[in-house]
Amino acid sequence: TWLMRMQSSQRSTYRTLGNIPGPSSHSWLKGNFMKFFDRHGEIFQQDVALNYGPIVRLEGRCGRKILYVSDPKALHTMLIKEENVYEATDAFFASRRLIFGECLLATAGEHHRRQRKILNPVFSVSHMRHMLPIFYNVIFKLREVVRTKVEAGKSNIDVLEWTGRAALELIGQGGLGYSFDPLAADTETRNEYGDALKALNANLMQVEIFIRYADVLIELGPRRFRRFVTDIFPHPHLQRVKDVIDTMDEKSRAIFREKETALENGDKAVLHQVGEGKDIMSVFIKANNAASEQDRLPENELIAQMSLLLSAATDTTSNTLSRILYLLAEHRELQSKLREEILESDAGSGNISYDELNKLPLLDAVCRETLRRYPPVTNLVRAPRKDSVLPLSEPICGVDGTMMKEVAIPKGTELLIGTFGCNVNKALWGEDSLEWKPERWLSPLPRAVTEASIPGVYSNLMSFMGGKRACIGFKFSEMEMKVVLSVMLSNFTFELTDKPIEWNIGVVWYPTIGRHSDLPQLLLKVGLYKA
Ligand code: HEM
Repeated sequence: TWLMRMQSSQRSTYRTLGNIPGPSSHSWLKGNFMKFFDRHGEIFQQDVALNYGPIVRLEGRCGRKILYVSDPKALHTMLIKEENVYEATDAFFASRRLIFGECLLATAGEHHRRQRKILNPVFSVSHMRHMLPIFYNVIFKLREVVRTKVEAGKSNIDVLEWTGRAALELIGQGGLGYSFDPLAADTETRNEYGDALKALNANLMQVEIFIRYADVLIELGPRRFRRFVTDIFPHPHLQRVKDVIDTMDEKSRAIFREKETALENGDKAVLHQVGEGKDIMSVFIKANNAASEQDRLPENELIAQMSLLLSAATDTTSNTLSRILYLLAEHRELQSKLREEILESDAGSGNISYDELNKLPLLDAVCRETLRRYPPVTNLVRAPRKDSVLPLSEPICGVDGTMMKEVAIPKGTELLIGTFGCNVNKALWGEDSLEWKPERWLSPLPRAVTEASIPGVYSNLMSFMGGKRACIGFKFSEMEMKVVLSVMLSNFTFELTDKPIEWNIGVVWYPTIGRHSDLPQLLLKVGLYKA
């Protein structure tokens, strides 16, 4: 009877999940959830986010239910109140361990807390203030690269290529104290390492099937056997991902050795290095050496954090910057207004403090609004470690007409964090929530937004997530966007070309020319700005 009672309670929980509204599925076997992960899944993701309410049922394989959650109260429960229950899935942890090593994205609980504790101070505002001049120096070089191209009569420029080079060089110099790219005006080199990181973003979505079972695959035989099987497996995307991981690991190890030697040789050697010892990795290695025995991280974890930082800091910010420049090319009047604000404050020449730069109202509004309307990361998954209940801000109406104030979630149910759904929720942001309107940030936000307890770490938005696993680099990213926009808009103008731009879903959204190209790229017509 005990078993029967348990089975009947499970059946009733699954009935509840089935009662949650969602888009229809034509195949019990395949379900409809892979549409969410499809490169061209924008319309499906919008449909899910907007048309079924704040919690939506998707169909997984063989009738498994997957929920998309954008209700602020439910998200608050998942990310803050019961953060230890709603963890990433085992498959996610295993895949990140395979890709980067024992980094922040691969650890949980106390282990994760210890890693964050050592890393947090180097992402603080006071550390950002130190790094501002390093950022300006890099972007001034970049300005000359772009100027040389434009003066040579090349007006259609791949903006993603140089926002990518900027992001890599900034996390290189500001993050690791290492220069990847001399950013010399006469070099046309695509950076091999930058290209590898971009390839990781696009190709990871194509190996989603392996990632879903990574926790099982990682247990199959000894490491050498798994490597052998991977080497001969005829899957081009898997091979590309493997090559990128190898490159990343090699490079991170080499940089780490260099850094460590410099630190062993004393502060003078470090001061002559790129980043002058203010970079994240130098501070991090020093903090780690000074930490108590039990808080100290082993060497392989430091190297894993380097690989993660390089990957987490590049496509995210560079693709967001490209999106901003694309939107400014569409909204030319706003581009002029923003340029005026920047020129008036002298932010383009670097004569500005971190705090003043941060406070420029239109610049800030453009960054926030772009992150709100176009969150660059929309595929985030959690699963409760035990049977749980998600409370909702407002009751929802089930498929059979019953009202639900909360939803029982069986252990292990896959939950997609509704970043986009929460950011464009009409009940919070108003009927125009889908419009890109930086002006909305120039007056107080709607009370519905400020009172909803949205758990996002940044500005009532879910774009950098919330809770203990929120993005550690959001201030770094914000500063990067503001420095790049200030320098570039005071020197150049941006217009659309006649090439159609398509935005694709990857681990981070990315642009291509047309629907079918595999090359992440954003062509804009760039001209010299003359006052
Ligand atoms: C527009 C830019 C960015 C966006 C939208 C973004 C977004 C995110 C999101 C959504 C997460 C949570 C991922 C998950 O739980 O699976 C995350 C985590 C993370 N981000 Fe960012 N990020 C950005 C820029 C950066 C930068 C510039 C850095 C480093 C300098 C960075 C470093 C990290 C790290 C290390 C984590 C893992 C944190 C942890 O698990 O404790 N990110 N980011």
